[in-house]
Amino acid sequence: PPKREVGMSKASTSIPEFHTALLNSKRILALCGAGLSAASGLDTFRGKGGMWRNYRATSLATPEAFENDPGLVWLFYALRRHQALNAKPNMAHFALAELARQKGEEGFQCLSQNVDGTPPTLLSPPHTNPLGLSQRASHPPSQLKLLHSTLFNLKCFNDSCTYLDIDNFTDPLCPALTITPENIETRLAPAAKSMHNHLDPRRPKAIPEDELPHCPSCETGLLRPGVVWFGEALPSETIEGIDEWIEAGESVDLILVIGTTATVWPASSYVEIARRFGAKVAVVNMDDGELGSASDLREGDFWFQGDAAVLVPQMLE
Ligand SMILES: CC(C)NC(=O)[C@H](Cc1c[nH]c2ccccc12)NC(=O)[C@H](CCCC/N=C(/NCCC(=O)O)S[C@H]1O[C@H](COP(=O)(O)OP(=O)(O)OC[C@H]2O[C@@H](n3cnc4c(N)ncnc43)[C@H](O)[C@@H]2O)[C@@H](O)[C@H]1O)NC(=O)OCc1ccccc1
Ligand SMILES: [Zn+2]
Repeated sequence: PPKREVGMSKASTSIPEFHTALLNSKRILALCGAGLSAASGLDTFRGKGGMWRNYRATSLATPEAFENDPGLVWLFYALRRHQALNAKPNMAHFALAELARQKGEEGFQCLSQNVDGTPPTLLSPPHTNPLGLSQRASHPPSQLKLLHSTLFNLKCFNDSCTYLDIDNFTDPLCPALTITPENIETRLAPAAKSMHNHLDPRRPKAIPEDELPHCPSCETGLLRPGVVWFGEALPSETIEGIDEWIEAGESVDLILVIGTTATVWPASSYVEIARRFGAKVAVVNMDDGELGSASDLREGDFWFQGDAAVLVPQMLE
């Protein structure tokens, strides 16, 4: 069977060989990125047309950016909430949910970097509660670790205030955050494009603060998206849960690295951690450009180039 030169590695590209490895794997991890939801119509970050291309997101996804222009940051996240709420799960999400059910809590954990709640689950229509993509098909929540939390949690920007609003799917959150082409074209795009001076306090604010959602608890603080911004710690209970699962089993047999450039830390460190616990690495990605911590593939590893929504179901069937 064909061997693929990936970073001096001898990774297999054979699905039948992967099926054998999957059958022999008792403990499996998946590390997922934006590419998993690309087929659901959600922009990736760095890919073609990726968010990072239009909006220097690493400078929108920071407490400093929110401090400086909360309206601009809120427009960016309101747009992504709107898109995620209107997105449909794809076949890769269903396949991962099925693997989770088959392997059970001890056998499979999905580590998602996506804040739109992917991998999805399927709730039988006409279920109207638009839970995140991941929660829409009984993907056992105990087997889903949202490393960077979710767009659908809101919290208070006041450090001293512990207000937290879980699973808030209201869209729009307030009139000023109504996602319309005009609102994006007139307020978000221009400001986000000229990011070179976005921290310049003289630059006009995208939205007056009194039009933004405020904290119902302390009443002074602005509400902010409950996602993990750059420079912020990942949710400790989530990280502890993953480390306990990894240590509890002495070994990890396989890690699926799906649709990610694996360049954001500490999320990307799980590839190396899984390797240390004996795991084979199976990478699924549309292109072999930037594979970050998953780029040094070796004998026994797997590389599948293409759309996750097509390849993951084939790999897990
Ligand atoms: C840029 C990077 C180098 N910087 C970091 O990693 C930083 C700094 C840092 C920390 N440690 C380090 C060590 C070394 C270097 C840097 C650091 N990390 C942090 O700041 C972290 C927090 C990082 C989390 C940031 N938040 C996100 N998201 C939420 C917000 C939001 O989303 O707005 S990160 C965000 O970007 C990342 C994007 O990556 P991907 O999902 O992989 O998306 P991308 O577009 O890049 O790639 C898509 C891939 O899919 C492929 N694809 C496309 N279509 C398809 C398709 N159809 N099928 C298959 N594949 C496909 C493409 O080819 C491509 O390969 C994800 O993690 C995503 O969640 N916090 C922290 O360290 O805090 C400290 C601390 C510790 C304790 C106490 C206090 C503080
Ligand atoms: Zn508050």
